[in-house]
Amino acid sequence: MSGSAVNVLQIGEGNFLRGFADWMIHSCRKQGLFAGSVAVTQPRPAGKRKIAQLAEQDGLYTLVVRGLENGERVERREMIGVFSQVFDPYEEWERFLALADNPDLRLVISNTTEAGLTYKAEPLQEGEPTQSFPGKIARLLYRRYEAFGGAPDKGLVVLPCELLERNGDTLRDCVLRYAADWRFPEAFLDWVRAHNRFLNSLVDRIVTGYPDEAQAEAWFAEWGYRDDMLTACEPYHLWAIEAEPELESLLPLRAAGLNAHWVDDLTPFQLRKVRILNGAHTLMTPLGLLHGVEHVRELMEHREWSAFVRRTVEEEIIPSLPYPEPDMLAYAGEVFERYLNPFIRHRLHDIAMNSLSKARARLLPTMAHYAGRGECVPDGLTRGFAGLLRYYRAEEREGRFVGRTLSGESYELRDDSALLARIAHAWRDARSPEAAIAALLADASLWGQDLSVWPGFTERIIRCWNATEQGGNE
Ligand SMILES: NC(=O)c1ccc[n+]([C@@H]2O[C@H](COP(=O)([O-])OP(=O)(O)OC[C@H]3O[C@@H](n4cnc5c(N)ncnc54)[C@H](O)[C@@H]3O)[C@@H](O)[C@H]2O)c1
Ligand SMILES: O=P(O)(O)OC[C@@H](O)[C@@H](O)[C@H](O)[C@H](O)CO
Repeated sequence: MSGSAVNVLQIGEGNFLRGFADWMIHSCRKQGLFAGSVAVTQPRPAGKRKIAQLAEQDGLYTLVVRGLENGERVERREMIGVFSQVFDPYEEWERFLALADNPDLRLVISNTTEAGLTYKAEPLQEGEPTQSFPGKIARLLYRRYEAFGGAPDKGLVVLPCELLERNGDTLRDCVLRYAADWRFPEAFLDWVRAHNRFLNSLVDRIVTGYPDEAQAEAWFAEWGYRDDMLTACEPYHLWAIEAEPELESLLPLRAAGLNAHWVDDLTPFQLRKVRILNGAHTLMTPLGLLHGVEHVRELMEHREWSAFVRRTVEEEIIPSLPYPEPDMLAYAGEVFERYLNPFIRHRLHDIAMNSLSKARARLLPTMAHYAGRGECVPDGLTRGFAGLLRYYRAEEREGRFVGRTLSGESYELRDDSALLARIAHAWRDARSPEAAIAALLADASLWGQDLSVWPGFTERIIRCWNATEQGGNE
């Protein structure tokens, strides 16, 4: 483990943080720009296995950065050694809270997916771990407030990486809500608001995690060691943080030559990335999987699918954005190149996880842009959404939800089980596919709104559905 003093707490043991934020801290350290180290814990009991594996490896892991950089092929292997403490907060709760007593602690970073950055009421139990991620931050901050008597200079800078709009504001609101539920003193809430920062930020890097077995084995043979925490990612990276550039003194990202931006307004970075890059992923994934395509690159090399994705982005998603079209087209061009990166294999199966909430955040706002003006949702988005509904047509089997591709192969859906159950029941109870589709589109608990009121949408979705079932286009 790193011997440096802890000044960063990381909530999240996942691939993304290891391929992004930890790599950035490593890059700063390598250049002598950052002293200190990271204490890492998992946000939910399920992360226990990876935390144990990381601890077993002394907090070290290999990152392989592969792809094209300025047209040149690069493949860089780095041993990342930023962790000085790796532990399970459910087993060592007091150790977790005690991090708050460390005066050098300055920064908290997190990635717990959109599902983790939410408020779910839970009781405060002294001596027992809090389950939720924001609840853990509330307790950590309360301990710090008490340890330092509410000193203004002991507040923390919290930098969540979850892909939610205004992630910092969301986290602060959840923390304050837990603090109020648990009747922490009003002075503490004032201290949280006045002396702690919850920064909104937008992250961008395709981190594909552990590579396929054949590639991993080839590397292990070449390197002469194995690494179960091996992570692969693309060279491209961008971190836009809504804060003043003076925070470089805390995290010298730009000084280290990283593609980081301290910005006044995050919205343009957020919208273009989530609507174009993530939106196109969510659009292509169900259709690709239903047709037996496994990877993003494979799909983008396919004549018909590639044309479908490009056309939908260029002619439907980009015109809905309030930014100059040439800038957005240039960004989309970069995104397509990243999708085609010949050196990483981005599994559609991985992107498919939680596609219901992803569609809500990444695709529906574009569709709603058209519907809100009384126009039909354009063809590409409609076809993609019909594909999503078809992909989620599942049967419940012993608590699992199983769907079938167009060629009849089965797959398991990974999403919120209550929502999956609603969908499975709608299919079971409906008299016909048309009735099931109409019921699902009208179900606001799935989409946050009733989509059946959009002009002509239900009929057009049914047409696309039938065309998909017959293996053709609408
Ligand atoms: N992988 C990428 O290319 C990439 C790029 C940009 C952003 N992201 C963000 O990362 C997330 C996926 O993370 P990853 O790629 O590291 O995957 P991962 O599966 O390796 O890690 C997911 C992390 O989230 C935690 N988590 C999952 N569900 C949770 C829940 N319900 N409550 C609390 N914690 C939970 C896990 O314990 C783990 O720490 C995405 O949702 C997105 O927000 C990923
Ligand atoms: O990471 P997810 O599962 O939320 O979304 C899947 C991809 O869209 C995503 O990982 C992108 O590759 C990433 O957001 C690029 O920065």
